[in-house]
Amino acid sequence: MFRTLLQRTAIRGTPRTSLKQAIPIARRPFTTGKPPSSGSPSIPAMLAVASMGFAAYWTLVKSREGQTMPRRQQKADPQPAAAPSNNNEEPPVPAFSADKVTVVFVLGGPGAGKGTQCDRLKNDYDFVHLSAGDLLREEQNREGSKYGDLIKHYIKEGLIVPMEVTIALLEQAMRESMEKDNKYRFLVDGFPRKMDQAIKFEESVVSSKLVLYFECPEQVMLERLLKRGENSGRTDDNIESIKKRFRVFKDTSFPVIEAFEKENKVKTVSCVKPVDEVYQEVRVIFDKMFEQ
Ligand SMILES: Nc1ncnc2c1ncn2[C@@H]1O[C@H](COP(=O)(O)OP(=O)(O)OP(=O)(O)O)[C@@H](O)[C@H]1O
Ligand SMILES: O=c1ccn([C@@H]2O[C@H](COP(=O)(O)O)[C@@H](O)[C@H]2O)c(=O)[nH]1
Repeated sequence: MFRTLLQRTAIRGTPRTSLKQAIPIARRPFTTGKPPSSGSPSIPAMLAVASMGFAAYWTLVKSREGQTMPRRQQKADPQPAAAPSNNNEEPPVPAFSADKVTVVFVLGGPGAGKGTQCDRLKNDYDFVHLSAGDLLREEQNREGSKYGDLIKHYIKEGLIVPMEVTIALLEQAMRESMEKDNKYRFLVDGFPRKMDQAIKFEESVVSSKLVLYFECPEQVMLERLLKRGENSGRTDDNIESIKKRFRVFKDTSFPVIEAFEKENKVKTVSCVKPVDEVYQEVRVIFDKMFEQ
């Protein structure tokens, strides 16, 4: 089941050309497939290479300008979509309709208090709480999982697991809640943590309605995580892993929040105060946006 979903998720969505172009060009190793010639290249050859280089650079610059989430027309039906018809030219069709399926991304640094706030919100506003980290840990511990070792390594190192795995787990969990429990509102906690995840999820699963960002100074998060680490049993609640997670948050995850900000989707709440006080602020936002 998981593998099927994984394959489907992997093929369903293909990022919009401009963003897709940026990544391969930036990462593609420069190789001609031939050993370098020892003689001097001809002037026409040099001009051709220079113009190709400029074209690639221009495409890259253009595709990164004001990088925001791609917008897609939504399907009317919230139920699992029909088999995707992707031929790399057509934009992918999201699995669920944003008219019927509500996704709130809950973001913030490690230990900011995302899970704590989600625990309260899910009851008061009838949301399903899906923690990407919890889903990955579950998959890591699932007997027979072919991703167990990979996930274990990424979590310990504070790195971001390849998006196909996480998106497949999220989509599967959402589908189960819809089919079994008739639940269509989701707090997606700790995801997306990287631009590629954000783009792929919005294109191939569903577009998010709101991004709740819990702002918290590193020192406060550090104290919370070390305290939690006294009995959490998590392999990443130790000082070495925490430092790596902070770096990944700053370098890779925070730009995702900035990209969503450009779409005016982000509501920021400081997470420094006691849990109840933080929750009061979150409630103001949810009362305005979602019926209880
Ligand atoms: N406002 C708060 N004041 C004090 N302690 C808090 C507050 N919010 C959460 N905590 C505590 O901080 C720790 C981290 O909280 P939580 O697990 O909710 O963070 P998180 O953002 O989900 O972390 P992670 O991203 O690592 O999963 C927990 O032990 C929690 O009890
Ligand atoms: O989208 C995601 C979410 C999480 N991870 C990995 O899991 C750990 C722990 O996540 P928490 O949200 O703190 O529970 C995180 O450091 C990543 O290694 C991920 O790869 N992708």
